Amino acid sequence: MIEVVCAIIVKDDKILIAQRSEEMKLPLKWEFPGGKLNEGEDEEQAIIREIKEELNVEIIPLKRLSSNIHDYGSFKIKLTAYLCDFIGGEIVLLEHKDFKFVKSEDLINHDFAEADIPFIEELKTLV
Ligand SMILES: Nc1nc2c([nH]c(=O)n2[C@H]2C[C@H](O)[C@@H](COP(=O)(O)OP(=O)(O)OP(=O)(O)O)O2)c(=O)[nH]1
Repeated sequence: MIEVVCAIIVKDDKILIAQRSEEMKLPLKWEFPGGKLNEGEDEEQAIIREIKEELNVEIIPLKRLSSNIHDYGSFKIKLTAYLCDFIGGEIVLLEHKDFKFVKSEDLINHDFAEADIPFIEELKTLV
């Protein structure tokens, strides 16, 4: 099973979501940015590194939210979300096709990766 961490980055009561590119697995799906844990890395180190690599910005993980296990058929992931504070930097899309900040009730209107669906309900009560 692949361990993946993703960041729920909140700014002005809106959540940052990113759209996967055509070249990535799960093309054009929306997701919370993040990625796989490297060997020897803990979840918080991984999320800080991934967000810098993908979006060029600095964040601080504040709170570990829930984990979802999802089987895509060809691979299975454990996806763990972290509520994060946006510290600084200008967003540059280094891997994704697009990004936007949306209200939690508007998440449902985006075509999210299946593993993310349980977070969408959870975030309505949190953000
Ligand atoms: N970052 C992120 N990944 C997610 C989410 N939901 C979801 O199913 N995933 C999947 C997509 C990928 O298969 C995996 C994250 O891996 P990744 O983005 O670091 O790498 P990748 O699979 O695109 O790249 P690779 O295997 O070709 O090296 O988790 C999500 O909300 N955020």
